[in-house]
Amino acid sequence: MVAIAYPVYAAIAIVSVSVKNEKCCSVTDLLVSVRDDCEFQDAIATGVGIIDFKEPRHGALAPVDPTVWHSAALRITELNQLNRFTAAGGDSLIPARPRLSAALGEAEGWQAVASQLPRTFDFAKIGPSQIKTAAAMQGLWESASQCIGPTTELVAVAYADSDSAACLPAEQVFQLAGEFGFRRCLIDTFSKTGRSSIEYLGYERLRTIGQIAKQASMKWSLAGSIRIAMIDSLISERIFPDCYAVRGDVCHQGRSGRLCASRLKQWVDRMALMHSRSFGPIESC
Ligand SMILES: O=C[C@H](O)COP(=O)(O)O
Repeated sequence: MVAIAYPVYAAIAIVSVSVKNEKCCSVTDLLVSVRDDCEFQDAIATGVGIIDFKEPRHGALAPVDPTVWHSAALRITELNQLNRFTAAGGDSLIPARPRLSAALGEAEGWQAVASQLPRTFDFAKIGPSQIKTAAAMQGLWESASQCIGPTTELVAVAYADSDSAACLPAEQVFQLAGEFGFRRCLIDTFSKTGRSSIEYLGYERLRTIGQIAKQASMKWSLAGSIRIAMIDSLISERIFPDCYAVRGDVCHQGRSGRLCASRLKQWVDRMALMHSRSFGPIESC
């Protein structure tokens, strides 16, 4: 993808890149989970790249009411029109169109809402709790892919606290997702006690998970009580997710509270800093 967008730059980078930063010259995305239209508008205004809809009070991947999806889809259609206007020389203050993601629930229950997901949504995800075999995991993915249709990409989910979720360990889910042909896989926590995915898995397992994703050409996202201060440790441990996915760290009073504009901005700025370092002068890579 980089080679298409930045052909000359990428060619130089291939010979210049050092082992110092395996993410050099690639972009780290930021996903923020929101629960309603008000939080959605705040996330758009702050420049979040992927906005994910879920109801944090009802579980790790609980869906919001489908009316919230429909309202977001309308707003995105408007933004698309306004962005076309900007491209034609109009108002440059119009925010960029974020990508939309929806949590559909767990392996038990997602069918109740999935068919109502607007086609405008880029991603959908389903929690694998209570899925104890590879065959059951693949069965879930097959039926979900058929249900959500071709315009929305299903993202595989692994739980760092797989014992609490009574599901397969994260490494196995990543391996299976790669074999199934997924392009993206996310790690999250099921129990939402405040203990992070890093604390559940440790750096060694996270590195292995990153390698499984890389071998399968999958992008991987790290969620599960991730705090901004953890990014530096992950980098020094040579763990480079393609996307950070957060909720609790951008809220007042935990993930069930309201989004906090200043925390959101800190995360957006942190990602922009990583991006500028990745795409800065070659010597800095
Ligand atoms: O998809 C990402 C999750 O919403 C992360 O939530 P959390 O940061 O509160 O664990």
